[in-house]
Amino acid sequence: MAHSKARLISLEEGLFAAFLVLLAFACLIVAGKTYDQVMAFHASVGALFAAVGVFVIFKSYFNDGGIAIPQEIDGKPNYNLGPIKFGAIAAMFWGIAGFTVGLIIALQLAYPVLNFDLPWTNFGRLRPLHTSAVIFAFGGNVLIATSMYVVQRTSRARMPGKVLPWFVILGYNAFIVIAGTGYLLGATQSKEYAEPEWYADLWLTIVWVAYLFLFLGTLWKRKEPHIYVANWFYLAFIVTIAMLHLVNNATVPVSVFGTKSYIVWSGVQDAMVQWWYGHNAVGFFLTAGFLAIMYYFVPKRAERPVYSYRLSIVHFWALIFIYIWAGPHHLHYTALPQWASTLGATFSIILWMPSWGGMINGLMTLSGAWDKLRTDPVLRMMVVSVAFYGMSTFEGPLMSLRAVNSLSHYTDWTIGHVHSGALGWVGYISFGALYCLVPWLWQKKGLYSLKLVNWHFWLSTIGIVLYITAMWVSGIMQGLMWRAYDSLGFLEYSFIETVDAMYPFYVIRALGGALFVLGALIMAYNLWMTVRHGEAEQAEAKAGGALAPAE
Ligand code: HEM
Ligand code: HEM
Ligand SMILES: [Cu+2]
Repeated sequence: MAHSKARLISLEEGLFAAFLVLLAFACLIVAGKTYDQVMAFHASVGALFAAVGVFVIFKSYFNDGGIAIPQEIDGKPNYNLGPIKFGAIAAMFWGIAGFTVGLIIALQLAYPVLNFDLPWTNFGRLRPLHTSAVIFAFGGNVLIATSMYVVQRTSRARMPGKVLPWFVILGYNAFIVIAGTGYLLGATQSKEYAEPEWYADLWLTIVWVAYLFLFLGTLWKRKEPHIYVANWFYLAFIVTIAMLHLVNNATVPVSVFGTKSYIVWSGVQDAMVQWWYGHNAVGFFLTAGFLAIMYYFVPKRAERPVYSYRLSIVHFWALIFIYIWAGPHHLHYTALPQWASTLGATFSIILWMPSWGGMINGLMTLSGAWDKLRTDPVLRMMVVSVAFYGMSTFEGPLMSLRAVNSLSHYTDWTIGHVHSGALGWVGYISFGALYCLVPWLWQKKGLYSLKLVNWHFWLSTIGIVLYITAMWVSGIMQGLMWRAYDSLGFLEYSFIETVDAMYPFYVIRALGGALFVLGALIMAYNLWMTVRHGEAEQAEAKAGGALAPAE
């Protein structure tokens, strides 16, 4: 390629480098002037990351001799896979970290001595570390990596930009490092699933807008006239998360030199904004994004078109219009007006329909390919995932009824519901996608071992079943014990008796969690062996084209 004309540094490279230089200086100033140790630490990390970013931009410019990257090679799109590979590895890494912290807090609930009486290791700090690690670090990397892959493939176009895709994936992971270390050091704005403080939120906003541009830019460049349905789900995920993030994190920092900030909302409005956010984080992060994965990876793996493309479109519009109203089901029996709580419950019940429509669409995609479940544990994992999706979206509407919620709220039943969605649906569809993606990205014929996938499947399935059944029993028991009265109208049990009664179930849940972690470790080994020792595939031999567009 020596004959190609060398280029000057591009506008994109120049702007990113300039931005990062300014950021590095701003971080240094904050690090120098702050009175807050956590801020000093985070500003230093920020300065370091920004400086490394500038270095990498220039290094890669000089390395490629300033030659522009071709958009196509031999008439085929030259897909950009590097950032996706990074995302896949990061997902596996954060997944194991997040599941392990989940196991630790599960053990802490059974054996409080494991809090070690240290601020950094107590349940209060490790719990948000767990939820953010599994949802945002593991789930987020899976979503960003798969979306970059799917949008390129179904558009038959390379992602725009050279720095931009790396900025998105690395910037997102930098956010995770800041968020996670912040929790351990005690920086939190105390909003569930939105704990990071104002500066981390601000950084995420920048990264997220870049992500939106990257995604839209790829669609803009597409060679395929049709926009495949998975991209619609990804887009809804990206746009809605941006909106939720901005409104729920509208805080005013006490000082730019400190971590602390105050939210502009107050009282019940704050609660409503928080659960509008929390519920739709479930709806658009844990659901819409992973449905996009379902709509690409299940047909791909089963080698069948989507059962009904029309249903997928109905599914999409119904889901996004209905989800957004159901948040008040998190605030039954509070200061929230009853009409709002009724509205939330009503929309939750209606939500059952699009949810099951989507589940049926996913499952029926296997029509004529059901036999593959016997031979392909990866497909089996994805199908079980869709079944768990069906189960948790059946349970959710039930729990949203005030009468049921009066029993389930504040109890382990909620935790069981969360993890049937989280482990069963989000976990399994992510595992399935990663098992597909890794051989594709590193151009291998297949996985190192399907037998190990089978082991992963069975160990973690037993783990999930132990987890959620233990929580159902413990949750309903807990709820019933709290509301039990004796004949004189006194409470039958003291609070500590209910805690004591939950002990065996906490041990069972921890056992289930341990099996889930073990499965993930087997998966990491399998993927590593696939990358290192898997049989190479002739380049572009499979390179599946776009999936079947409209019927
Ligand atoms: C090894 C696997 C896991 C174990 C052992 C585990 C354990 C736990 C424990 C002990 C809690 C705290 C429960 C309480 O406060 O009573 C929790 C909360 C939570 N976990 Fe996990 N977890 C695991 C995996 C996951 C995954 C994969 C996700 C999401 C994709 C997830 C999402 C959550 C969420 C959202 C909460 C907060 C629930 C709420 O506040 O209602 N967990 N987990
Ligand atoms: C039709 C679908 C669904 C409905 C109507 C629904 C409804 C509910 C309800 C009523 C609660 C309990 C609120 C409370 O008492 O505090 C809840 C909690 C929760 N659900 Fe769902 N759910 C659905 C699907 C899902 C799925 C698929 C997931 C996970 C992937 C999920 C994750 C969660 C989480 C994380 C919480 C706990 C929030 C918290 O208090 O921290 N839900 N859901
Ligand atoms: Cu909800």
